[in-house]
Amino acid sequence: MRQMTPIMQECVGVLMEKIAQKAQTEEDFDISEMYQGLTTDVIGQTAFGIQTNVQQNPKDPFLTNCRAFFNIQTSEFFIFLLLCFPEFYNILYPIRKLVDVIWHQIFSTPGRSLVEGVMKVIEERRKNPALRRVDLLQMMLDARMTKEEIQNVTAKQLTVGEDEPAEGAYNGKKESFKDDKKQMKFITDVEIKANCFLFLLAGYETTSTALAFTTHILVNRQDVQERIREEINDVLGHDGDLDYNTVNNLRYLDQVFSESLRMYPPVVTFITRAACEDYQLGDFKIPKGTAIQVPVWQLHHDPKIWPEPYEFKPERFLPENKKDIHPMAYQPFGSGPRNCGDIQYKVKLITIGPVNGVHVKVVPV
Ligand code: HEM
Repeated sequence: MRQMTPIMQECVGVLMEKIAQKAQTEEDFDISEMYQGLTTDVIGQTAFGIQTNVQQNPKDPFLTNCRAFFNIQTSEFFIFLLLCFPEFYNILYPIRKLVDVIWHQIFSTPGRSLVEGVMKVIEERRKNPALRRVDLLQMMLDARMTKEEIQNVTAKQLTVGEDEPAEGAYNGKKESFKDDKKQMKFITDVEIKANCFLFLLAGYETTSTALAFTTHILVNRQDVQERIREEINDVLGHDGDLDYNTVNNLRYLDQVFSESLRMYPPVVTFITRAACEDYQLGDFKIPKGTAIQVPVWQLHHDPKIWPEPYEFKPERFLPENKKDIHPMAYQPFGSGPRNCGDIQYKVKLITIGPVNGVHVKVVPV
């Protein structure tokens, strides 16, 4: 991910230029939309391998197709039904698939255009090694594992993050992973395509929302903004540049982001699991197979866990306080083996953005 920093920095550079232009002309603008442009460019360029230009060109075909593709999704309604009535999965899932297929046959060319676009890039890169680039798509194209390597992958290695898995918690998962992977030695084209869409779906709105809320906090907290600015100037004075490594020295900014993600977690309904066995949780019996949704907002605003939960207090994430936070009490990126992969990448992405952003002073109007 470190190698992809230049792509991200270039995209952030475009954003900064646009903000500077708007500031000069004193024109009103919606920062949230600008962040969406930023994250679409980053994901388009790193995951789809396409030279997008969404930030400069609001009619960029990648953006138009993405918007059209997401707008015509019929899935949300069915996902909602499936979450509420998992016992009807066997009936609801095929209906949802059928409706999706018919809907897309009638209305959708955007989805197809995106798929065709990514297939074209895959084909060209395979034919011409000179077109190799350091991005997520290339990593997927290159991904290969021998049977032996697959056998030795542990559930622990699949778990990104600092929280330790509970003892014995993933035994079932580990076995099924091994079984699944025995037949799969490399990522197939279908899986590459599916992953591209997953990155788009999972990355574009979440990251831009996190950036927008953090900006909202900074606008209202000039003192916080000033402290971040001082920290950045210190790091710039010492290290000369902000990159994947030096950004780690921005400790206060890191605390500000962590607190922003606590107060305004961008994902509040999609951390879901199914109980793999009967479980007694205090007075509650959770039967095997129960669908469970983690109440992220409630967890992040529970006064028993976070005193004065509606107050912005980045010091909650000072190292001496952070060590006492229960890993399950703070879940902006989920938890366990299906958490948001490579947290570092996301944190760097959202950090590098406003890091440059605080060169611009944002004030309330
Ligand atoms: C601030 C930004 C982001 C937040 C808050 C966030 C949050 C989350 C959450 C809560 C989950 C569900 C985890 C779970 O069930 O335990 C998730 C999953 C995921 N996220 Fe993110 N995400 C962010 C950015 C991104 C980006 C930039 C990408 C990729 C480009 C991404 C890719 C994924 C993927 C692929 C999954 C599914 C993982 C799996 O099911 O194994 N996310 N994310």
